[in-house]
Amino acid sequence: MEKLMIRGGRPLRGTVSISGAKNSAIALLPAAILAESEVRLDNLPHISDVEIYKELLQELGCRVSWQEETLSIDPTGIQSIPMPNGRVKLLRASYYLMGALLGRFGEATIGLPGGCNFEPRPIDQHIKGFEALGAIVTNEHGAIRIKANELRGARIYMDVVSVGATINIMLAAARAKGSTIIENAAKEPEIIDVATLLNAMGAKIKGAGTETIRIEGVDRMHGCRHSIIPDRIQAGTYMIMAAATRGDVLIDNIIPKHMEALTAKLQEMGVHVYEMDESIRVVGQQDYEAVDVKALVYPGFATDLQSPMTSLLTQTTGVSILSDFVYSNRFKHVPELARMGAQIRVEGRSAIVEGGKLNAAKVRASDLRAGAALVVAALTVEEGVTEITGLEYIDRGYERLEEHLRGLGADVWREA
Ligand SMILES: CC(=O)N[C@H]1[C@@H](OP(=O)(O)OP(=O)(O)OC[C@H]2O[C@@H](n3ccc(=O)[nH]c3=O)[C@H](O)[C@@H]2O)O[C@H](CO)[C@@H](O)[C@@H]1O
Ligand SMILES: C=C(OP(=O)(O)O)C(=O)O
Repeated sequence: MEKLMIRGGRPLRGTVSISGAKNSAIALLPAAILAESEVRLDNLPHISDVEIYKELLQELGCRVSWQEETLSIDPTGIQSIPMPNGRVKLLRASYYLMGALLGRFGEATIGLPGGCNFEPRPIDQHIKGFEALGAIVTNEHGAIRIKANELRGARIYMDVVSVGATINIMLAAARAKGSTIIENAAKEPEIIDVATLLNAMGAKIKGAGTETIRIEGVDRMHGCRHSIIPDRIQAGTYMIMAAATRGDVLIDNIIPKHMEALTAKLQEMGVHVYEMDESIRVVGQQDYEAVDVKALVYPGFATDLQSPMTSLLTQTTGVSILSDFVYSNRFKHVPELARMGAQIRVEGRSAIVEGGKLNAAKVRASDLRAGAALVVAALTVEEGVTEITGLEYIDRGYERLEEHLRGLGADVWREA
């Protein structure tokens, strides 16, 4: 079992360049299925989720090739092959194959998605959307079968603001007959990125990034070239690491506007944060104020940064309350942080975090951001080596993590 070994206590210093966004990449790859010629995606992150998606597209008959950060997808040989089992279960975002195959072929059979299972993650809103577009959806032994004789545009009001359901409905509706209106849509930057790609492929989508998205279905879509937006969660994790280690780090190749909720919270704690056009400099301080954090849908504080933020809040001199209004039980990192000496109590959808020093321990990542939280915590520990297992989760979302951390002066290595 691979372990990440971290001897902490060193302030991170230097520059880190952020890759393309995981949550965009794994929606843009299946979106290419809707095109009838080659789609080229630039700035793609080298992470395991992208590798798995590449293999899924190959299983469906796409020709896929990597050249550094550019992935070319030629969907001319694609078929809607049923995928009830196998790699689809390794990924949360395999659910986008449902919308993309439905849009292209009018049918799809895809196993229920995997990914980070920090709590039950239903897909009822995705199914509600497909049904509204005229599809019949059935559950066949754990796989979702979706079939439509003809996809027709519809007005769909989302009961829950969902990133995945908003994107999935956009994918299916892009080639439906007539117009679709998604109300109460999610507004995350990744949704705008997907709409930008789809429009470059010939779709007619307006309003992405607002709560009302209008899609005029088109008959055919074509290839194009598109550059993926920077990963705001990866960027936020490095901002948090810089603050937690009292370091001085320039986080480069990002969109500072995407970081506003985190930037404001760090400043409230007493961290010095300087925004530039495409980068942010984070200068840590010795003393931090306790703060309360509420994870919400965008543009609120991202739930995906809630776990790493929990580790940072152990570095304050008071009691902070961190509540997650997106995932009420996303606290699997808390017992592991407790092994490192953290004083954290979970009450309902909140973690109550008391400031104090952490110590080295053997801990396990139970999901991607829980893993990021453990890395943040380990970097603050002044004596000894922290051993983190569960690296398959961390590798889902952080490109070249050890290399980046070593470049910033951290003492980090991987052991088999
Ligand atoms: C691949 C990807 O992009 N993953 C991100 C995406 O996940 P994902 O798209 O799966 O998350 P959603 O935005 O759909 O989930 C938001 C909330 O809605 C609920 N819900 C969702 C769908 C549904 O059909 N029914 C329902 O009740 C969920 O349980 C959750 O409480 O957005 C999350 C929220 O920002 C992030 O944590 C994930 O990193
Ligand atoms: C929960 C996450 O990812 P996924 O939805 O792909 O499991 C995440 O990126 O924090």
